[in-house]
Amino acid sequence: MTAHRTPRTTPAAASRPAPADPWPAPAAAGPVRGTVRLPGSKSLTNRLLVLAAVADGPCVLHGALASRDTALMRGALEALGARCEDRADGALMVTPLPVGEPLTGEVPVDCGLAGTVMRFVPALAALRPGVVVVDGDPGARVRPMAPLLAGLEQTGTRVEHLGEPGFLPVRLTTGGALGDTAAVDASGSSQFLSGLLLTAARRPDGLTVRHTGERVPSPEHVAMTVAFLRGHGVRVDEPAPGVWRVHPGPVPAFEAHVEPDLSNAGPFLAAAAVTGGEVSVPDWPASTTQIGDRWRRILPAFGAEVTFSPDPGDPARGTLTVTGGVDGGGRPRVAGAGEVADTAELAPTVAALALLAAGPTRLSGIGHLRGHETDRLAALAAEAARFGVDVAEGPDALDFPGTAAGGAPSAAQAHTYEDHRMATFAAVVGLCAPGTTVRDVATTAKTMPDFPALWEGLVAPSAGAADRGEDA
Ligand SMILES: O=C(O)C1=C[C@@H](OP(=O)(O)O)[C@@H](O)[C@H](O)C1
Ligand SMILES: C=C(OP(=O)(O)O)C(=O)O
Repeated sequence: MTAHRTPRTTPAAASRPAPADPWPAPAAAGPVRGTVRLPGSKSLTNRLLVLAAVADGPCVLHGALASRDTALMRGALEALGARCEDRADGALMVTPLPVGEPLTGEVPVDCGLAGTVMRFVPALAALRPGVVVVDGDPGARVRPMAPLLAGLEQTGTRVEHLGEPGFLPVRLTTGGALGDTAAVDASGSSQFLSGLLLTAARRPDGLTVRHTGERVPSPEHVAMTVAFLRGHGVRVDEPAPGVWRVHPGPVPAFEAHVEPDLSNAGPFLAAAAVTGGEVSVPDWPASTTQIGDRWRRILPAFGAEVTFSPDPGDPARGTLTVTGGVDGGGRPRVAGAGEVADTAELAPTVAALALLAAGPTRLSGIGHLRGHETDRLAALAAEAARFGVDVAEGPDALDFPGTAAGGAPSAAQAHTYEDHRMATFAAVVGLCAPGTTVRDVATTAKTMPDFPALWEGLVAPSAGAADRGEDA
């Protein structure tokens, strides 16, 4: 069977001109200053879509992200019998699929390169007796799946490996009784746990999931899943560390507002940090389950100042502002951060900061990023070398020498490996390496189709407008 490919644009993004390829990454002419309003969170949007598909009535999502990953999730849900409609007011309405009713024919699900689709949809598919074939981009066929597939097999799904065992593509057949216990090793991805837990309330007996391996990476994302389920009326217990019990029951229909994507806020906030500028992101939740809230702690380690001003009318959110550090002469100064551990999907942006920092930085606890959109440790080390900086790659860490010892990055044509976060990594470095170009910046459509325009609008407002043929 051949890998299929969905378009990388959403309908809205398709109406905008494609970015140049290679894309000239704007260099900072001075301190970057401005406010950027970010689209909705990928992790929250795709969780909401999945939960809506098993709710007991139509659900409404406000501020949902429209990107390749969410389009793929919508496609998967529709293939399984849900309906997703864009309302005239911009909200997204999801009509749930008929849990328990048999599917007709063999249903194809295209995951693209979306971890949330490849790891969340299979357990959802098990709720309709039938046959589902799950595949994705060539890059998805090397992302780990085995523990999730094992968990599905333990709970009543027959798994046929159509390619290399433990990877996509797979044919899943469900029809018999659905089991209520799974033991999985989630040390390769937190998404194995989230995928099993998200729709477990609709299994006749719920589901108990036990993690059998070492550390779960990105534990914030499991906590997000658990808090999210509880917030939507699903009972989840944690009887012991590494064990979750989802009780059976209905998922009440809901109307939800999606928070902005705080992980994708990273590159914009980093732009302030590396240029001695000041960047604000409005609608920042005062309290959130998103890992991107960690920018509040990470950026100060690089010498930036972070402030949060609650909205006077709504203390549940506010504006986060990052002010970059400067030296005695007013020039940008990024401090080496020492060790920064377990940054998960934030790591590529942290790597850009580390490449531009004066002193050394070690990114540790990121071994599982080898199974992300690309092997991010290898990609970051290779791209740092292209920028002229020697970064030491260990099994689960990267060591950045700092510009004082290893030199400042110089212009390069950056490769992006179909990885949105490698593209934004290169854009941040490009601010300080004039002449940098980025191959396939359009890969940012995975989670932020507007990235090139948002970036140009913030860091080079008039140049961006000129490139787009607008009046500056
Ligand atoms: O559940 C989620 O929404 C995610 C979990 C994390 O996956 P890993 O645990 O595989 O890192 C994260 O990196 C990914 O971007 C999104
Ligand atoms: C790892 C990521 O994505 P995915 O959801 O595809 O795993 C990411 O966005 O950094």
